[in-house]
Amino acid sequence: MTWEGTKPTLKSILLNSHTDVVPVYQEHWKYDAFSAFKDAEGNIYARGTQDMKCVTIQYIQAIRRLMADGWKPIRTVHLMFVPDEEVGGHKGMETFVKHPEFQKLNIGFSLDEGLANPGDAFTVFYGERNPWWITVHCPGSPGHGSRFVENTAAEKKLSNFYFRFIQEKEKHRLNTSECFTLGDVTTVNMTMVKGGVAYNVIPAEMDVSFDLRIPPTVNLPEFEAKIKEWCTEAGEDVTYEFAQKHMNQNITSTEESDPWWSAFSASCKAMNMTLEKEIFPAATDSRFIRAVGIPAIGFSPMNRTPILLHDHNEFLNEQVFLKGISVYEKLIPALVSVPAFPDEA
Ligand SMILES: CSCC[C@H](NC(C)=O)C(=O)O
Ligand SMILES: [Zn+2]
Ligand SMILES: [Zn+2]
Repeated sequence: MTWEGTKPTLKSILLNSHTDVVPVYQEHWKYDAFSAFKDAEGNIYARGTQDMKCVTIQYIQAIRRLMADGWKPIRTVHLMFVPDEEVGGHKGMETFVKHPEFQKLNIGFSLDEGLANPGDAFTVFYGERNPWWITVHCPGSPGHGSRFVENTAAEKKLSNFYFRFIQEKEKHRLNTSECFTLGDVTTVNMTMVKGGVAYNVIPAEMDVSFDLRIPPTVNLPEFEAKIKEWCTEAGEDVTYEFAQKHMNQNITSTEESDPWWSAFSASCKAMNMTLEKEIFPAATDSRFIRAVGIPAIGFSPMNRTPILLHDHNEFLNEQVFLKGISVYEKLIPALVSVPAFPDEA
């Protein structure tokens, strides 16, 4: 959806949101996860309340109010509703940013989802860790489960590799002077193991999959070289493949001299909002937007709210939700009023 500005040749503002949600384990929910039940405290329970139906609706409602007031934007505003964010964005934003239709939108600055903040402050994300999803194939000698078999897939290869990977976890660096939040450190989790058919049959191959999240400060080619080395160490025939390999490490400027950030932060300051700047610990569609050189801020106006995205009993309080509409009602005009840059004249 496009709301054309009075100066449509200037770079536009993108308000992005994804339409998909993750599945639920209904048996762990207090209420029907798709009924949007509101309890006596005004907490609205439903999958997507935080991630990210709230933001989608807040964008739309804020624009409705601005239109009803007769206000006109200088820069054009685009609302984008994209699919597949939760499964990697390959057929969603990753594809769309390469499309001429995207380039024609002439976007100068983008907003997309962030995370709730349990305290009084609001968190804003200016970059993201790189998601790497890797499956390692470990072939080995098969045989009867009762025998001494050398070089089995699980024992030598998979376990060797697993320990190498797990060593990269950086929990010890979290909350130190150099690393303040999860977004600043590397995490590694083994998330899938496949192989084997019976207790007494040694499998000829086992696969192990890892979810790695790597902060933008890490040298990615060097990191991959290490993975290659661990594979070789585990056995000549041990190979790996990526299901997700984001290589771009662009971050968005949060210098006060940056016109977009200055408009964003000044508007929040005027609303007495305290901002906490962080690297997003997981991945959003903003990574594809930053990768094509467009500044993007991840921001969901949810303070005093536990982080419950993808969790059981995801909820958002109606007061926080309604306040978020007013936040965008100020934020959108501030961003579309960023004066023309010299190259836009
Ligand atoms: C790597 S693509 C999947 C995207 C998903 N995003 C979130 C916010 O959970 C994730 O980080 O796992
Ligand atoms: Zn999301
Ligand atoms: Zn999500």
